[in-house]
Amino acid sequence: MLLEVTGLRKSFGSIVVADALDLVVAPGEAVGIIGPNGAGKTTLFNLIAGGLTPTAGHIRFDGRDLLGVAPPARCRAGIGRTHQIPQPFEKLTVFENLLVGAVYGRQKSEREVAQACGEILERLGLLRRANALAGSLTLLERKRLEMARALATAPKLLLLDEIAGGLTEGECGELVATIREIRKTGVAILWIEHVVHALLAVIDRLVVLNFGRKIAEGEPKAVMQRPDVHQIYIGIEA
Ligand SMILES: Nc1ncnc2c1ncn2[C@@H]1O[C@H](COP(=O)(O)OP(=O)(O)OP(=O)(O)O)[C@@H](O)[C@H]1O
Repeated sequence: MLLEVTGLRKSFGSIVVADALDLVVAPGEAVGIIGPNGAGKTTLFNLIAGGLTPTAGHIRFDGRDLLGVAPPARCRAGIGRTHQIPQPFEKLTVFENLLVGAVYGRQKSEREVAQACGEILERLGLLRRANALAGSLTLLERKRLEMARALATAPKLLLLDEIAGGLTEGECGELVATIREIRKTGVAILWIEHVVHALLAVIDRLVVLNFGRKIAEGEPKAVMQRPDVHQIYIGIEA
């Protein structure tokens, strides 16, 4: 397994946001995560990427226990992530944003990573915006840049946090096509998303979180049809 999360627990005082969580992702696999607001989805990403330390449990990545491993080392080990609200360097160009990610994540010189950055921009449909300031991009372009920056670090696992939120139906379809292309390159994907139809177009397996616990897991369409999952999803787009 590429990622193995076992018995993960995180509490903030008396609030438990991850509870006895087990989760695996195989190399090249695409796994979706859904759950109501506050279910602990982003917290799980923060625990995997290293921004938060678990109260208990283990996270192994690519054969290595991540306990005590700082976020930069996790990035270099192959964990790339996007944030729910895109966080580019607004005053750098699109290309410069990628260079920062690539130099930082791959530990190589700008010259060595420049070609790879160009290729990623092309794959993500951003090449013609390469010299635009990141701060001038549309929402869809910012989401694309967020993914491109993560890919620039050469991840084995890409964590996508609500990348489809706020887009029009057409834009969402374009983004799904791009994520499918990324999959074909062999990168494993763990994707948190409220826009369930976008998720279902890409993933192999679906995990449902509620109050920090995993309440369902399996073949995506079968999981969505479970009455308990339906119950939780009343009021959330499905
Ligand atoms: N640093 C913190 N201190 C205290 N409570 C926190 C902290 N970080 C997150 N929480 C709480 O943990 C719970 C889970 O938050 P989290 O952001 O992981 O949920 P989520 O499932 O990603 O929700 P959403 O779909 O709204 O993004 C929430 O109740 C949140 O208020």
